[in-house]
Amino acid sequence: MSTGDRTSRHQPVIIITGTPGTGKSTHAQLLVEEAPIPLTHINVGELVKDHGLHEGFDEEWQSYTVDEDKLLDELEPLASAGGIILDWHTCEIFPERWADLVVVLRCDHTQLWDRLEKRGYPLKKIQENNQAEIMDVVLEEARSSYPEEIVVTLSSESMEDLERNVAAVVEWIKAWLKDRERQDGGET
Ligand SMILES: Nc1ncnc2c1ncn2[C@@H]1O[C@H](COP(=O)(O)OP(=O)(O)O)[C@@H](O)[C@H]1O
Repeated sequence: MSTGDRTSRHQPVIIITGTPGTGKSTHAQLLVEEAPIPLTHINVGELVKDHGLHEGFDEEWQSYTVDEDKLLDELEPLASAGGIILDWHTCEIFPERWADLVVVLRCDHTQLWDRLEKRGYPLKKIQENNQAEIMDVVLEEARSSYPEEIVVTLSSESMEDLERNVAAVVEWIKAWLKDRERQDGGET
């Protein structure tokens, strides 16, 4: 069994992904509050910035050029231990063995446009993200990177959506923990 293998963890790794502005951080924060076990919310964009896991700042796109090797080295021990939420607008860089659940958040593109405008993104960045949402870019990435049974798509357009989504993930965690307990019982 390799380090960080899905079956060696006693706490799950949940990836929350989606186009910027779809609500990843909002979901992750509420999930931390409502989960039945302590979860650490890792905002990967902030981690990259705060820990210097990048090759510099791209002025044109107003974003950091991520050093993927450094990022993966930083995250590996956390993913091996589990009990984390990885919150990022892309997910294909995370090894398949890390993921127990991949949540892809979706939002109507006109609503997304407003959210990104409020955030002060330059027009070019708003347009690019809007197109990405329309073209299912993040969803396709998740589908091609992970087994289909662990990828779920959830709409994030209202507070009701937020609450329902988080409640569903809380139930998923409870079921995952029970299943893991059963497997551990069976092993001894
Ligand atoms: N389900 C939702 N319903 C209404 N507003 C939301 C929802 N999810 C997120 N938002 C709002 O959209 C904005 C972007 O959310 P955020 O969680 O920062 O997105 P992300 O982490 O995907 O970039 C925030 O102002 C947040 O309050």
